[in-house]
This record gives sequence, C-alpha cells and structure tokens, in this order.
Amino acid sequence: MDKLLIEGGVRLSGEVAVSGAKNAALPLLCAALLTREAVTFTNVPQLNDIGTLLKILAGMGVKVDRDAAAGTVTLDASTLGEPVAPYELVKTMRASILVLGPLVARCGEARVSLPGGCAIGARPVDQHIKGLQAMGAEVRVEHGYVHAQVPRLKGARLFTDMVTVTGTENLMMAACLADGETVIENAAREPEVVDLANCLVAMGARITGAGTDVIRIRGVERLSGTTHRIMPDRIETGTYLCAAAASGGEIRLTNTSSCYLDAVIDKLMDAGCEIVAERDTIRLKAPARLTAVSVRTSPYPAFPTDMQAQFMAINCVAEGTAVIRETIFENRFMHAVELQRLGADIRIDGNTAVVQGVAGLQGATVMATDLRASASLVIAGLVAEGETVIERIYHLDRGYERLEDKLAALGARVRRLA
Ligand SMILES: CC(=O)N[C@H]1[C@@H](OP(=O)(O)OP(=O)(O)OC[C@H]2O[C@@H](n3ccc(=O)[nH]c3=O)[C@H](O)[C@@H]2O)O[C@H](CO)[C@@H](O)[C@@H]1O
Ligand SMILES: C=C(OP(=O)(O)O)C(=O)O
Repeated sequence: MDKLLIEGGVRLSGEVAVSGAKNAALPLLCAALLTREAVTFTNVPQLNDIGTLLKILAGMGVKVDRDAAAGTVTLDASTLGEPVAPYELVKTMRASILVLGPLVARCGEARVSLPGGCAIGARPVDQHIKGLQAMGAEVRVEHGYVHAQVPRLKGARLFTDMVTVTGTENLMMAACLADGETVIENAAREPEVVDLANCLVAMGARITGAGTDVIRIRGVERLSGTTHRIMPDRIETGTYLCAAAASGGEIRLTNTSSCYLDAVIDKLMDAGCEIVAERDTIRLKAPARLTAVSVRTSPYPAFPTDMQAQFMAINCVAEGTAVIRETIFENRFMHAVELQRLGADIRIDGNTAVVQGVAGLQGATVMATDLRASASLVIAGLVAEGETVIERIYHLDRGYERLEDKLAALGARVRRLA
C-alpha cells in the first residue's frame, strides 16, 4: 500500500492550478444516464473516485470515452443495459448512490447496492429513498440492494428531513424526466448542486431555484446531449490555502474561484492571512504564525465539513485555542488522534474539539483514515519537524489530483513510497 513521506519545515511558495471538483464531477457524470445522446465533460479531475464511477457506468453498458490527460470524458448512454450498480464497486465510494435517481427516471427501474457506512459516520440514504417513493416509485431494500421500480416517476412536493447534498442531487436528476412538477424543499445550496443544475438545464431540463433551498423541476419527456465544464474544486482550493497558511508561505492558486469559499477565506483572514482574490486566481500570504480560529461546520454557505480537518491541522500550530464543532457527521474527528501523534494538543468532547496551539509538531508515522483526515495529516506533516510518513494514502487518491506533484511545485519535500 502506498505511503507518503514528507520532510517538514518548508514554507510553501509558488503557483498551482486547481483541478475540477470531485463532488461536482460525480453527480454530473451520473446525469449522462438521463439521455440517449452523448454528453461531454471537460475539466474532469484524474481521481480514483472518477475511475470507480466510470467503471460502474461502463458496467451498465454506457460507452465511456476518456482522455484522462486532457481531462475530458464523453459518455454515451444510448446503449444503457441492465440498470445495476454492484456492491463490489459501490462499496469503495458512497457517491455511487447518485446513479439511483437517473436510472429510475430513465429506465423505470434500478438495483443499486447500499453504499454502507464509512469512517466519518453511518451516512444512510433514507432521504433519497423517501423522495423517490413520494414520486411514486416502489422501493425495497433487500440483500443490501436498493430496488426501485415505477412506470414513470410523478412530480411531487419533497421535503428532506435534513439538508443532504447527494440527496438533493439524486432527486433533482430523477425529477427531470418525471411527469409534472417536483418541488424540493430544504434543498442543499452547495455550488456543486448549482453546477449540476446548470448542466441539466443545458440538456433541456426545466429547473429553477438551484442554489436556494427550494428547487422546482418541471419534468420533460427527454433530455439531450451537451458539453459541460466542471467547476473548480473548492475543497482542494481550501486545502492548498491551509497548507500554505500553516507553513507561513505565500502561494497563488489558478483555475479556481473565491466565490464559493467565503466562509473559509474569512477564517483564514481571521487567522492572519492576507488573501487577494481575482477573477480565477487566489493569492495567499501567511503571517509568521497563525492565530487560532474556531469553526462550526454547517451546510453551505456556512463553513464546510470537508474543510474541518484541515482547519484542525492549522490550529494545531496556531497561537491560542480554537474550538471546532462538527455538526454534519457524527464521527469526523478521526484525524485528531493521528495529529496527537505528531505532538498536537487536542481534546475531544462529543462533537467538539478543543485545540490548543503548540510551538511545533514533530514528524512521526501516522495513518490516513478518510479523505479530508488525510489532507489534515499532510498539512501537519508539512510543518512538522523531521519526517512524517502517512500510511493508507489511497484515501488521498480518491480526492486530490497529483497531490505530490502539486505540493512539490510549491517547494514541499514529499515523496510517494510504494
Ligand atoms: C460526493 C459528495 O458530494 N459528497 C459530499 C456530500 O456528501 P453526502 O451528500 O453524502 O452528505 P449529505 O449532505 O447527504 O449528509 C449530511 C447529513 O445528512 C445525513 N443523511 C443524508 C442523507 C440521508 O438520506 N440520510 C441522512 O441521514 C448524513 O448522514 C449526514 O449526517 O455532502 C457532504 C456534506 O457537505 C460532504 O461532506 C461530502 O463531501
Ligand atoms: C466526504 C467526502 O466525500 P464522499 O462523500 O465522496 O465520501 C469528501 O469529499 O470529503
């Protein structure tokens, strides 16, 4: 299993281009199931999660034409066969559940393995199922699979018990081909939902309200092909900003946008960083030592849970005490024990972590437990004295494109060990 070796102590400096967003690309690729015409995506990141989803789609008979180096993928679902997503592939990636809505809408049936729990929490999909049932589908969960069937989905008024990002995306896609109008209340407002809606509208869908908590979708008979550029990855952007901030560095990120990152940028400025955002670039200059900043995760536009671990890492070496509250996932502090191995002072009490900044961290061997936990260990390793070895970095490969190359371009001493 690959490991990452980081020799800490370098101030990051230089320029890096941000990749397309994993969490936008995954639902967008699933949207291609809704049409018999070819859909082309550009700015597709080269990530393991994308590879997994393309395998699931290809397994159903979708023609996949990928130029990984160019970042383009063309999907032709005119040859769609059995609408089945098997456990062997689904188990490695929760977002596979995003094929459910489009398959039921297009084929009138689907059999999709339950994604199962993961390191950060139980993550059920009851809201996805409840929404499809409200649209007239018969849904059974048997032998670990969600079986859904309906001659044609019917528009309905849907209300999710909590804000769910992939739940909103699944139901929005399903509603595009339903008979009549669907209203999703308490919808997720994440920018990735808006990116998906924009692509669906370009395919002929009739959607209004994406980006607000009420989305209206008037079903149409069919959708057509289009070409869509995937939005920049706001979490990758935030992660590099945190890495530079913790290292006392100065970096410029290109191919990105600050407009989805207000909550994160605000906190970095509170921590003492100078940040200048231009059209598609963000520059950050860090102070010699950061000031501790408290954060509380919440659905967009508030502070994202996917940046919580990275902020825990920067607070480990900041001046003062930070309180970090995780309100989205019940078990998303797995990185804390690993950060403690590097010398961090962190106390956990339920969904709250109290981080007392220390003067420095020391390199050690640590284990990555999930995607963003791994990112926090990379940040800590970059500032720790001596060598840090991060084990199980397959988690990082799910969501960070060419991480070592990008960090090396910023001057970091980082190497992958096979
Ligand atoms: C591929 C993708 O876009 N992943 C993101 C998406 O995950 P994902 O869409 O899976 O996360 P949700 O927004 O659905 O989860 C929010 C909360 O709702 C709960 N819940 C959700 C659905 C459901 O049917 N029942 C239920 O109880 C979850 O367990 C969690 O506690 O949003 C999360 C929250 O911003 C991010 O951390 C993930 O990076
Ligand atoms: C939790 C994440 O992803 P996923 O929902 O795909 O597990 C993430 O991107 O941080």
